[in-house]
Amino acid sequence: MAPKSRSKRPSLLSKGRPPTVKPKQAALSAKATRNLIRSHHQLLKARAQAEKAGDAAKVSSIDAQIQANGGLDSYQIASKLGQSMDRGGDSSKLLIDWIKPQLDQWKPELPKLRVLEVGALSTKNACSRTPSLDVTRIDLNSQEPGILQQDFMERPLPSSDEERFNIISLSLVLNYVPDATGRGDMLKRCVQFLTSQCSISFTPTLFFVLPVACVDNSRYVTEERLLDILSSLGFHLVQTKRSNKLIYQLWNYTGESSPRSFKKEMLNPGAKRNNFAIVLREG
Ligand SMILES: C[S@@+](CC[C@H](N)C(=O)[O-])C[C@H]1O[C@@H](n2cnc3c(N)ncnc32)[C@H](O)[C@@H]1O
Repeated sequence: MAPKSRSKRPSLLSKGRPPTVKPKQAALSAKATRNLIRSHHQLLKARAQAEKAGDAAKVSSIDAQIQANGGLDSYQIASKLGQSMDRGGDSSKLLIDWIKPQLDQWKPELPKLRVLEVGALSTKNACSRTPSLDVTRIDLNSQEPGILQQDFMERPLPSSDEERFNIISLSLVLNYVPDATGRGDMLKRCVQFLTSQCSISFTPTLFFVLPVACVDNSRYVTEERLLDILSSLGFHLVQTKRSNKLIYQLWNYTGESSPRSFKKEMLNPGAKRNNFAIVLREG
């Protein structure tokens, strides 16, 4: 018996898109990625609070939850995916665009500029592909041989300019730090790792990237507050850019600091706002 011929009636548009178009899969993955990142951040915050309260049982139960979610490894994979899917890709491209006019002074016979990339997930980003830059990459959990497994907060303080850097990159790292004082300490620590000693005319530079929600929707941080905090440490804002999700900033370290403390202070009350905060301790 001859096989029944299938009717090839075109399906109605009202029945949905043809199966070759699969936006649903991608959208789901993007959502799952965001959820994983969010949940990792929330668990880290809860862990920091439990540790502060001396609640060892809660700390180990949160550690178990973090591991059950795949730990820092899964978070890092999600971060990489999240960037390629909907976060505008490699943020270091923008850093290179911003400093290109200065880098153009560099010639191959000159020593390279030293970059410290904190929270490095790749050895192949725009920074690493720039011939004038010598990049030291560190991360709490190294994903590749060219990334040193190291906590920036425990990296030994430099004893000479040879151990300092012309550029420090903190791309999506400050928001990873689970407590407000830790964030302030991280910014203060950057100052100690910067140097103006350079083979070309170049002002020590800090590049950082934060989710926009950290400055637009926080009860305790605004762009103005960020400016006040970094200015007090001796930084001067030279570039800023926003995408839908991220804020990118380039700061020059002028050394003209006016040290002061910043507490966790309610600046933007609102039930739907977040608690991202930066506390700066004097001294
Ligand atoms: C969201 S990922 C960002 C990675 C990359 N910089 C980017 O923009 O795509 C944050 C990374 O910062 C790392 N990190 C957080 N605190 C750190 C610290 N104190 N020292 C070194 N790495 C840190 C985490 O391990 C994580 O891999």
